[in-house]
Amino acid sequence: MSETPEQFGFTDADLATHPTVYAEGSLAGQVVLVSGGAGGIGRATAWLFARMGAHAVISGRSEGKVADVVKAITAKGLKASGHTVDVREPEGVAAFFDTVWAEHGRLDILVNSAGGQFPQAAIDFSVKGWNAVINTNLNGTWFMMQAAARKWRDAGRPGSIVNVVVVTTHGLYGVAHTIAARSGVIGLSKSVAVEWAPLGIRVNCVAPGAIETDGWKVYTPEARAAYPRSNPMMRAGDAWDIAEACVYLGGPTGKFVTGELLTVDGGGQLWGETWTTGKPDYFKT
Ligand SMILES: CCCCCCCCC/C=C/C(=O)SCCNC(=O)CCNC(=O)[C@H](O)C(C)(C)COP(=O)(O)OP(=O)(O)OC[C@H]1O[C@@H](n2cnc3c(N)ncnc32)[C@H](O)[C@@H]1OP(=O)(O)O
Ligand SMILES: NC(=O)C1=CN([C@@H]2O[C@H](COP(=O)(O)OP(=O)(O)OC[C@H]3O[C@@H](n4cnc5c(N)ncnc54)[C@H](OP(=O)(O)O)[C@@H]3O)[C@@H](O)[C@H]2O)C=CC1
Repeated sequence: MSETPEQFGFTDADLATHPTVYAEGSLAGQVVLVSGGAGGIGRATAWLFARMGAHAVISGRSEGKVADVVKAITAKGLKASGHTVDVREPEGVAAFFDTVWAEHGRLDILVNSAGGQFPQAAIDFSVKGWNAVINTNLNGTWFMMQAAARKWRDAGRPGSIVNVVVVTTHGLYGVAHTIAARSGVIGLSKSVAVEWAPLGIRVNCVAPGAIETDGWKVYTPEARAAYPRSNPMMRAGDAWDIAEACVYLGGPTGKFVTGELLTVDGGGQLWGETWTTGKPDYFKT
């Protein structure tokens, strides 16, 4: 893993060879869609699925970032393709699923890793800022989930959804908007896990703790420096930890798991605290 001011977490070269417990080629013939697939967690997840033999459909807002990942994966002889889709646009999302089904005739797994937020004291949130985070993380994830489920229902085929959220069981201070949005996604996932069971659709969530990715750039160096000490393992996790969790829940290993939330945070929900905006003097002893 490398860390420079420009790059946090894994490079594509790392992801091409990082060891995994999963069998390479074991998902041959399957199609997996990873939103945010050019970001840190989504990219690792797309690489892992591709190495397992699936075709990874990668989406994101930045055409260049998506194209770079697709190029790196396909250069290794693995299957991947890319699309530019803003998850906040329901018509664009629906059209995207039409395209995926037209191109592949199937979709097996959807991983929603598109998301993000900015650190700010909640009392200072603007309406626009609040809406940006809710639209991206709650509405966007929902548009993707619903579009996927409609296609599976219409095709009479089973499917599996994994939503990447955040740990909401205790405060993650300075990002209250995202806690609100992700709590919504977790509740929504549990509800539709039951509603969509008759359709053969499983729905699960993965809650990462501090995972070193480029997403960390939005936080100050001081806030970032504290993340590795926010859990009893006293270190950050990596995107591969989350990728393997997504594969476990999304793939055949998770075939009897639905409506579940898998927390991958080094025990951070039991010990430790995360201040994304710096710890106020009030709480320092
Ligand atoms: C417990 C376990 C331990 C866990 C320990 C975990 C520690 C880390 C916690 C989580 C880490 C991660 O998730 S890291 C990985 C996620 N990646 C990111 O978060 C990347 C950055 N975030 C984003 O890009 C977000 O998706 C988001 C901000 C919503 C993007 O939305 P948009 O594209 O619409 O963005 P913009 O147009 O730039 O901004 C829209 C408005 O949002 C507001 N806004 C945006 N940035 C702002 C900022 N820095 N400060 C104030 N306000 C801001 C403004 O009102 C903007 O409008 P104007 O005023 O008109 O400009
Ligand atoms: N890293 C961490 O410590 C943690 C991360 N998470 C969550 O995990 C998920 C993945 O994070 P991570 O990989 O670290 O972050 P990144 O910022 O590296 O990746 C997030 C990706 O989401 C995409 N994205 C954001 N908004 C939209 C949108 N409206 N439409 C489509 N794509 C969008 C971005 O693509 P583009 O740049 O092209 O817009 C980006 O590539 C996020 O939801 C994040 O909040 C949760 C807890 C901790």
